[in-house]
Amino acid sequence: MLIEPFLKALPILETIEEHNHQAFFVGGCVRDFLLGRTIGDVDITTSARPEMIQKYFPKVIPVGIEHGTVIVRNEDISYEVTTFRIDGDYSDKRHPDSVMFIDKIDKDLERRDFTINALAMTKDGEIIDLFDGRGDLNQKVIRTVGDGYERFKEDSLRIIRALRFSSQLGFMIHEDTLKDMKLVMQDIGSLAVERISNEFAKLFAGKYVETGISYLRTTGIYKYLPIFSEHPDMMKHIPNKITPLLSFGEVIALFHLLEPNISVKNWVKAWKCSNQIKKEAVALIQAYDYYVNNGINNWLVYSLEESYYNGFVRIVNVLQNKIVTYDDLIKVRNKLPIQSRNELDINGNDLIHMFPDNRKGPWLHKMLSAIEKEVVFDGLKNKKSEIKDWIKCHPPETN
Ligand SMILES: Nc1ccn([C@@H]2O[C@H](COP(=O)(O)OP(=O)(O)OP(=O)(O)O)[C@@H](O)[C@H]2O)c(=O)n1
Ligand SMILES: [Mg+2]
Repeated sequence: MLIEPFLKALPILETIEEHNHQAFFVGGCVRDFLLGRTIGDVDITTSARPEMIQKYFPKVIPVGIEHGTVIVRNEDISYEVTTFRIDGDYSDKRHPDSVMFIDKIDKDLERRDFTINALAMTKDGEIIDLFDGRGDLNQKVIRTVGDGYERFKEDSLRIIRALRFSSQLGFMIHEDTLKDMKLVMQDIGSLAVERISNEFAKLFAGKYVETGISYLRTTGIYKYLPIFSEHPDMMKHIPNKITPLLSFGEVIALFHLLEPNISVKNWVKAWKCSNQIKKEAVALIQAYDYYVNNGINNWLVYSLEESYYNGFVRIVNVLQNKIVTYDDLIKVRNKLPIQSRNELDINGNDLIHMFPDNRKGPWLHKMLSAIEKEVVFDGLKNKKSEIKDWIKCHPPETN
């Protein structure tokens, strides 16, 4: 009756039940199962207290034990197992000040953000749906559980989450929920930026990103986000036709290309991004600028890391009407005379031998770069003797 990945997680529910506690699959995994979408992480909710879970399973990581959450590792998969709870205030806007563990699932489902996320499932596949989440899944509606104002006051990240679910699922946001989002949206300013960027990245990666962006625009929520709060015009630049961007580096590259006055450095600082995201954004922007002037050629494909090809293609397709594909790039890459500088048939030592009177200095690097470019563009054969002949005609500027 159950399908993977629930089947793999079944022993966890069974073990908890053998100890006379209740346990259910809960949240996004149940929602995605009912929608026939790919199921991400399987989360579990239980009446057992975290200390008990630690006793029942050999590998437990106490990630948020004070909030009732531990991770149970089973066959190399991590499961978040959270004790039924109700939350106190969220004065730090990140975690509830206090949580109270409870024995029944009802109130635990009641504290959750949206009806479509307040669904649970037993080990026999029976769905527990106290707020007509299934009705909302059928009608494609995002609606808060109970009073929206309260739900958003408890955690204003839920406002961004509503946008991201509309973008991932293509759902409408219920008009009452939308009203409550607008009432609370100024609270977004006090959220931890990392939490916002996580949801914002998912918004841009959603299959129905245009729906999510349209809500972002019409509600004015963007005015409470880093960068947008100081540059609200930014929003006007986003093209009406936009396709999903799968990483935050792509999102930053897009915004910088739309509004070059805001540097990548600013974006990365304001959104607290990792160096990896920064590196990706910079590489994509360089490649895009080069592409606009030169089109796809050997040098573009050679200079861009292959892992960024898909991101590059997505950026080009959003900003230009031309369709460029990953295969277009790979075809060029496969015909390149060299794939990296290490493959050059000449190196720094060879150059020093050729010009023993030159001191080591920037000329070496310049020379190697020039040779690399000649070889990549196919004008020069990657053969030491031929490269040496070319150097004789293009001697280094001495320093
Ligand atoms: N601010 C939040 C975050 C989460 N939740 C609840 O916790 C569950 C798990 O949260 P999370 O994994 O962040 O979201 P999912 O709905 O599981 O979405 P995804 O598939 O992207 O993980 C949600 O379904 C929801 O019931 C909530 O009520 N309020
Ligand atoms: Mg989840």
